[in-house]
Amino acid sequence: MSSYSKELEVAELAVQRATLLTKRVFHEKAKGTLSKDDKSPVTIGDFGAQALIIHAIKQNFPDDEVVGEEEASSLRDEHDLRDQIWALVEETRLTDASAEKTVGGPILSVEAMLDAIDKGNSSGGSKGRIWALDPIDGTKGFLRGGQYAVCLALMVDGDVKVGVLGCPNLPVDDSAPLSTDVGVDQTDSEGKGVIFSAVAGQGAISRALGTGGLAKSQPIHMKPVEDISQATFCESVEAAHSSHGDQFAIATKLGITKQSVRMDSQAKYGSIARGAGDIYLRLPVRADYQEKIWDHAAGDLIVREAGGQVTDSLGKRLDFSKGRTLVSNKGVVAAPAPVHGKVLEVVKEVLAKK
Ligand SMILES: Nc1ncnc2c1ncn2[C@@H]1O[C@H](COP(=O)(O)OS(=O)(=O)O)[C@@H](OP(=O)(O)O)[C@H]1O
Ligand SMILES: [Mg+2]
Ligand SMILES: [Mg+2]
Ligand SMILES: [Mg+2]
Repeated sequence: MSSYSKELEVAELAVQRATLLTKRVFHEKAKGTLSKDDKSPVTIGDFGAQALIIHAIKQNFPDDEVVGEEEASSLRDEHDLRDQIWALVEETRLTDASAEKTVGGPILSVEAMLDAIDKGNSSGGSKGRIWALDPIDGTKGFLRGGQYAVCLALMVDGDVKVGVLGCPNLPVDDSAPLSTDVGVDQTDSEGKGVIFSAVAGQGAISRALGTGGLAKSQPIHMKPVEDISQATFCESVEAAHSSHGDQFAIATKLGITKQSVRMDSQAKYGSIARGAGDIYLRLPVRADYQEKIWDHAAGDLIVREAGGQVTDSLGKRLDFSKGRTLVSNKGVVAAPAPVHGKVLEVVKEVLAKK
């Protein structure tokens, strides 16, 4: 029986180093932003973080595959952008030498950096060891100075075994209240930043982000919900990513009068897993959008290991074994296990009325 301790250590340190890279970009006004074919933004931070994480995975587990969000084709003839990414990648080291060695040390050339980015091209699936990587989740949040997360998960035969989220703009303190004001009290400052992680069957933990080697961790748990009407629910900032209207109707039907907490990225999964919020609702806006596995794999495991349940709006567990997307998934309903059934019942009632 494997305990995945090596995988967890490599993943946490790789996420730590990549998160530190993104923080350098976060402080800059111009973030080297490109628009992708689907019109969504990508920055030099996304590319740099993907390069560093895939480098760390391949140095430690050369046969593992990676499903990464980004690819390098647009950079091969954009020399200016490529050079900006290279400068970032070269500068970002963990301050602890042995931790830096664990993540494979520096990338040795620009070509090696571009190749690393392109190794995120696995088609995913139900066989073998495959990592799901979102180098910056919530890129729009990253650009507006709000929440974002560096997300990495290991799947074995389609099942998530290890999940890590680097959230540089969340408080270290698991009991700190969530801000309901997007952008306020969320931006990067000294003393902020947390890493959440989980291994299947071993619970979930959090620790301060730090700068070189892993800080002391503590277990995290979802908060017991005695009265659902008092629950705090989290949702996306972008109305195009989930249905604020359906989510409002569901919350209202549950008796919740408190305003939702809107935050970008898988910081939502991390926040409910540590009991800073209670419920995460992500109801689809468009029937034709397929959720990406890298947007959910780490958060799904962390919430379940903290005592939560995660399904879609039909009550099905998220299925990471179908390829790069969740194929037939219908949104996300994440809540503490004892109240998940009640929440799902109301989700179904509200959606049936549409
Ligand atoms: N139409 C649509 N529906 C659902 N989801 C979509 C959609 N378009 C994009 N995305 C993905 O949403 C990712 C960010 O999700 P968030 O929960 O952070 O959304 S939000 O930014 O707070 O609104 C975002 O991840 P990143 O690209 O890594 O930022 C996208 O993968
Ligand atoms: Mg994106
Ligand atoms: Mg994402
Ligand atoms: Mg992303």
